Amino acid sequence: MAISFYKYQGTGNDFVMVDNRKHVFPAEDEALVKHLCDRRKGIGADGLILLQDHPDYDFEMVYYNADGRVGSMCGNGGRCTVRFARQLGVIEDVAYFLAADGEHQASIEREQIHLKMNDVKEVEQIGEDYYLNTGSPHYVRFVEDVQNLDVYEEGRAIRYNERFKEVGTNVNFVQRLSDNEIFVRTYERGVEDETLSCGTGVTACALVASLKGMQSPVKVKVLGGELQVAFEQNEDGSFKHIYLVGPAKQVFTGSIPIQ
Ligand SMILES: N[C@@H](CCC[C@H](N)C(=O)O)C(=O)O
Repeated sequence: MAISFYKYQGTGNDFVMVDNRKHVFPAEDEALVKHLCDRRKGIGADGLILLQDHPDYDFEMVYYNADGRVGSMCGNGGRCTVRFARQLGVIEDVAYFLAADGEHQASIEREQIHLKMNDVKEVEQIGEDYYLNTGSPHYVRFVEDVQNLDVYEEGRAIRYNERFKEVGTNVNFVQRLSDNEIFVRTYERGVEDETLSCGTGVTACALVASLKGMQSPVKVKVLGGELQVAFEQNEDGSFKHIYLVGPAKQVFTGSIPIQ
């Protein structure tokens, strides 16, 4: 048996996408997801996404990390799924879909996809660092020189520390570039390595940047390109109307045999 797949990327965060409206993908097969995401023995990706029918939404996005486990929300993957849905003819230029963290709306404006993220109620301060959930859990640390940082080693040290080792966390290192721009590098849980971009991570970093005086929208450079995050802050410190804006592209399509 073979599975038809599509490969997408959003600022270098790459995904195997499967049109699962007819339930072609074997349910909860962790080993298969891990195999398909393997960069040497499979297709290669940071994650795998199933686009599925849902009675109350345009579609449902089911996201798996590259290690085969069901993930939480994925911001880059969300934008890629919206582009995929458009290319399949499931939506026009506006989408209303369900993901692991609840409902999302999105609109396609040429190259850019505007994805509404869920409200963020709480930002915890841990020493000089921050921890928040933007659909996925994120640890945020501001540094002076993010380019020369060993993101793998320093990210792993936080991801596997006593507090996070059970559930895990994504770890973001942020450098302020100007009054409205930051540079972010992320160690991603489930990939267990640095990726070229993490959308929920970029969102978390922009919100933390605003706590340090930056105004919305915040421009974000990542290794794989550029994103923008717009938001509003409530008087109680929580955040609403959060939008992650950036590109999402199809890279290639194919078919892969599975047993
Ligand atoms: N790459 C994603 C985030 C993926 C989730 C993460 N690996 C986790 O397990 O929390 C993004 O673009 O947001």
